[in-house]
Amino acid sequence: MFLMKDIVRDGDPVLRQEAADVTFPLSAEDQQLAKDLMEYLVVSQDPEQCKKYGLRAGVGLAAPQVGVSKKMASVLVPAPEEGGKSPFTDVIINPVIVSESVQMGALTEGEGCLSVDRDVPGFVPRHDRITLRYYDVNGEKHQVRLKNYPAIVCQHEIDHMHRTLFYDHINKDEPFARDDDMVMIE
Ligand SMILES: Cc1nc(NNC(=O)[C@H](CC2CCCC2)CN(O)CO)c(F)c(N2CCN3CCOC[C@@H]3C2)n1
Ligand code: NI
Repeated sequence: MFLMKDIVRDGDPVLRQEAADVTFPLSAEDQQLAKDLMEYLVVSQDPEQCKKYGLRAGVGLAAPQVGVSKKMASVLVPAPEEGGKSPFTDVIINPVIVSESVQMGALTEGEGCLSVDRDVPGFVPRHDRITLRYYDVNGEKHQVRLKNYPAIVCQHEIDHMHRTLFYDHINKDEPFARDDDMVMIE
């Protein structure tokens, strides 16, 4: 199981590397990595377990953040309300954004990152809607249309595979600048 000590922090070159494609069928090592990446999210989203293991809660975790420069990330977007269905939960492998809306969206709270131990205030403009193509751990190909929160999370994770961190997108001069048709996501 990953703990905070396993999470690579900003400044480590692995976070600024282009990650490698994952090959199928998954090696035993990659299968374990996928399990561990998802387990981190599940544990961190349980308040009791999160506290017990001293984790920072997460809704996504990319392989480069645990020092593995591969195109794999777990995403666990919580159900909007108790007992509801998660809008998107999977381990995305070799993800490609095949199309993206002109309209931008951003989390009203800004973003953070388990690999960045500081607050970086500001809106992180991303595409509000994307069509995402990826493979799951079984090598099955998926093509999904995501919007708002799940779309934001996936873009944050895919950034980690392409040497990008969330604050790279924040407007330096005006961190809270927003164009009038940007969707603000709670
Ligand atoms: C938005 C949010 N970001 C949390 N952390 N940051 C992360 O997930 C980073 C990735 C996210 C940052 C913005 C987009 C993607 C991790 N990253 O660096 C991976 O690359 C949260 F923890 C969180 N939630 C809300 C839902 N809650 C359900 C119950 O459990 C607690 C949980 C807390 N929402
Ligand atoms: Ni991150």
